[in-house]
Amino acid sequence: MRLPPAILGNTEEVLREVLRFTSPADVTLSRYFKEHPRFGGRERGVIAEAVYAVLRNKSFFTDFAGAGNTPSMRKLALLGLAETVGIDALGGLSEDEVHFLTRVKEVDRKLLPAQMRANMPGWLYEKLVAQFGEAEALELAAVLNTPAPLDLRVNSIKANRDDVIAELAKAPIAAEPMPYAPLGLRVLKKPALQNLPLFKEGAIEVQDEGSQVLSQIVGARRGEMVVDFCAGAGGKTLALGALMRNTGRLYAFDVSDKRLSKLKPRLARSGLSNVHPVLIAHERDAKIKRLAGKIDRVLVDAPCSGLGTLRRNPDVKWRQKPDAIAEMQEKQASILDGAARLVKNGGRLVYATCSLLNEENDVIVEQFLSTHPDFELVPMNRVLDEQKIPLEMDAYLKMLPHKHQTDGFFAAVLERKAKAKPASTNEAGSDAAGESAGDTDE
Ligand SMILES: C[S@@+](CC[C@H](N)C(=O)[O-])C[C@H]1O[C@@H](n2cnc3c(N)ncnc32)[C@H](O)[C@@H]1O
Repeated sequence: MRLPPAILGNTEEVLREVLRFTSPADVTLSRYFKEHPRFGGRERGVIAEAVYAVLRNKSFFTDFAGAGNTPSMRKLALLGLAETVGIDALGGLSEDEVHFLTRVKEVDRKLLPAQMRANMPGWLYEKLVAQFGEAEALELAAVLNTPAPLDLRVNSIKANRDDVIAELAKAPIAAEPMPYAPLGLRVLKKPALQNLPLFKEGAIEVQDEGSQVLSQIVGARRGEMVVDFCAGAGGKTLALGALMRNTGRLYAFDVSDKRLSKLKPRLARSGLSNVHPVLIAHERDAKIKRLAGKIDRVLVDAPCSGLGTLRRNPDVKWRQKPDAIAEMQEKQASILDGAARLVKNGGRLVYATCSLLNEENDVIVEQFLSTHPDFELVPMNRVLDEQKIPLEMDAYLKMLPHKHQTDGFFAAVLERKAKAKPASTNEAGSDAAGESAGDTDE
């Protein structure tokens, strides 16, 4: 079916805003759709997908859409739309435009220069080549430039995987169990889920398989004291709370009130009552000190470049800058150091990011271990064995889009040596088990 010709003008208009990179692409798109309420679901989908196609293929498209830094926005919009709906679905094109799109379509992309094929800024491409070698960097880039599938996590407090598959089939929505996440399902198309009873009643949550595996390797158990130090809107918090079978105490810390407030409706749906959201000012907040040396498992899902999530957020590669990554490293080291104080003797600290870059991952962990002799690395193959996850890893968890069909995730498990004296017994203060930390901001 042909699209109304006006779609092209609207795509061009919102693309101009998105490519200023003043805010994330999804934020710009939702603001645009709010300002243009006449669009139906299908039109919104077409415009958004065209914008994402331009972000994914920006180097290649820009080269064809005009000289240097001033590509024709109309040509970019045309390329984005042709990439997602095909040339034949576009109405009202001039002969020249059809000719232009046909010419671009006929380009054999395998013959393009490597960085243009990778469709990423030079600094990022160079880092990936240095880490993976050129052939693998190109393979990785190709997968990062495709849309992510839709993954679900079954909330084991409310349902089991087989029942959810059967219930989804009635919708009808086809879903398959995923290989690594024991509660994971991959949905074969991308239906809207918000109105399904399964979703409203909290039996399912949308969560990438890599993120589910990461929650699992924290190894949180019934009755434990657990802290999700950078909980955000709680994707991993909810998974941890369910793994703890809704027992024990799970603190969800974050410095962002806005993000924590998004956790609250999800918590209500989930049926979990063991989660205690706590707004902290920074990683050395007094509320944290009260829990020092008392926590069994601490997850630090650190703020990072987000480069592992390019399948979902293709604008990140154009918005991110090498200087920002250096700043991020300082923050990551400082958060990990702050969070480490919480871990009790024999307890575990899990450092995780959704970055692909060694400098935000291995380097941070190695620095930490060199300055914290009371912690040792638990090799990831051992952790994966403990959790019965069929993945081959060495020291660290490295989920990679081109190998595991997940977002890019990194994790390291660090254990506080059982005999070591807690670093900061004095900081624990008199507040037994820090109960008040959870109560302060709830
Ligand atoms: C990668 S996101 C967390 C995503 C979340 N764990 C999830 O699964 O949905 C990183 C989070 O760290 C938070 N953050 C940044 N600085 C922090 C700090 N100093 N202490 C705790 N959290 C912090 C950010 O607000 C952000 O929500």
